[in-house]
Amino acid sequence: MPKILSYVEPPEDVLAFMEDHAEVSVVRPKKEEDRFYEELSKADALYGAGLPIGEDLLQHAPNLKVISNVSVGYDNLDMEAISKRGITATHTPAVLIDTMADTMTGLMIATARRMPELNNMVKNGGWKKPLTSEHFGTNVHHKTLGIIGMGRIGEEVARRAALGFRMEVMYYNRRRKPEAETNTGASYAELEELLQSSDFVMVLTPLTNETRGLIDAQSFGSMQQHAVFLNGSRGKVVVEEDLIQALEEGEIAAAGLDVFEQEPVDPNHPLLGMDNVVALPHIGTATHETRHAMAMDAARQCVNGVKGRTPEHVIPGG
Ligand SMILES: NC(=O)C1=CN([C@@H]2O[C@H](COP(=O)(O)OP(=O)(O)OC[C@H]3O[C@@H](n4cnc5c(N)ncnc54)[C@H](OP(=O)(O)O)[C@@H]3O)[C@@H](O)[C@H]2O)C=CC1
Ligand SMILES: O=CC(=O)O
Repeated sequence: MPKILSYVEPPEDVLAFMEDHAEVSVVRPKKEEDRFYEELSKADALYGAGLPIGEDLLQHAPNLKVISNVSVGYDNLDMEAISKRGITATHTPAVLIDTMADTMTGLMIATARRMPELNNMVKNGGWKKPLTSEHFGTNVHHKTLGIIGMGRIGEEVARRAALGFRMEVMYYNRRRKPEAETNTGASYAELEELLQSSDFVMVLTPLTNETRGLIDAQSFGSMQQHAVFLNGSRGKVVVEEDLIQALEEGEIAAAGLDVFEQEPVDPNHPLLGMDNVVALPHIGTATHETRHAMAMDAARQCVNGVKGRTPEHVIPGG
């Protein structure tokens, strides 16, 4: 039987599915480091999410054939080291698109309408009279949304924004995507034009060497003072210090963040002390249905990989 090493706790039925096809050990590297490396030395496949995997780890895994990431993002994988060793890496791009698009649409509305802040006010006994303009938010409908990274998720956000909220949607990618324009009515813009024209700026690129620090002081300087900034990609796509400064100096109005440079974010982080920042704990895909679908999708690919079949979602270069 092939051996699968899982460094996360899979749902019971997903574990049972993998066990029908392989010997599976579930070992948390932080909790049981020695056992993890012992199992890794025998593993044909590695299953989980978020563990940084590069040459340091791979040199302990002489039999490894498959790395199955239970996420769409794969910035935890050193793809050069992985492909040099002829290992197949897979991810779960197809099953999470709608859930992530829902999260980002919700985050946009919650930030614009100050919902978490006002929820806290009500629960803390601060609602003593009808609200005045100091607590008002800003409209989402009919505004302009600029999406940086119009991929699978970006396109679904664009559809919700255009059809649901009748927003004008602009997008920036390295390459123009005519089918997305047809599907959603979005229009292509260069990055600078998008930053200058959008009421809401949403980042949905992957984290790569090219996108690391893509949104910096200059980007915030280009945005409008009433602009709301939203990040669902990875924290490191944004220079967090520059975001803090832009919020402190009123260069932009507010931010909604599902991702941070360091996760979990430090409770004393300056962004968390700001009323105009909505902070989520990386919950883009965190529904029961979608997390289960991701776990099963990754398990199927893992099993296909160890059985010598081509998995459905091989990461480019993997
Ligand atoms: N917060 C959360 O819980 C979640 C976060 N994510 C994040 O969202 C990301 C996007 O996912 P998904 O939509 O499936 O990915 P896709 O690959 O479908 O889309 C990514 C888009 O980003 C664009 N892009 C890539 N590099 C650049 C660049 N340098 N400048 C501008 N645009 C760029 C690509 O277009 P082009 O190649 O033409 O530039 C592409 O259209 C994931 O990689 C992950 O980091 C995903 C799921 C959940
Ligand atoms: O961040 C989550 C992912 O699937 O990527």
